[in-house]
Amino acid sequence: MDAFATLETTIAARLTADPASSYIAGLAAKGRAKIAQKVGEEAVETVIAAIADDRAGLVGEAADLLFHLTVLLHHAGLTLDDVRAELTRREGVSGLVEKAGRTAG
Ligand SMILES: N=c1c2ncn([C@@H]3O[C@H](COP(=O)(O)OP(=O)(O)OP(=O)(O)O)[C@@H](O)[C@H]3O)c2ncn1[C@@H]1O[C@H](COP(=O)(O)O)[C@@H](O)[C@H]1O
Repeated sequence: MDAFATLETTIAARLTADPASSYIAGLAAKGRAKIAQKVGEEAVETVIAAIADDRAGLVGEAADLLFHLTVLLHHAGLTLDDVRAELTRREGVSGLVEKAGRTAG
């Protein structure tokens, strides 16, 4: 199982766990707005690391961002598969646009 799959299994199990038992459970108990706020904070920290050309910092902040974003998706009843499906749909759309461009040209 890759790290994202393992993380999603953990998140699903912890969302409804005792808030005192884990970071995810504690965050989930604070509600969707608090999770969304954490996503915003981690996004800003990611941007700062990128602009500072701090490669190690960028990896760390990106991990924090993706972690909190995945918690937010699950709290909303969604998973990374929903995001994957949307990205795949867009690939299909841009493939069709490319094909139409070739046909027209
Ligand atoms: N990947 C992560 C992960 N990334 C970041 N974090 C936590 O996210 C928090 C972000 O740090 P901040 O300083 O911004 O936040 P804070 O001061 O702790 O919290 P706030 O008061 O700001 O809300 C830290 O407490 C980190 O420990 C994570 N916590 C958990 N995981 C994964 O989730 C699993 C389950 O964790 P628990 O829910 O704690 O069992 C772990 O084994 C990990 O695999």
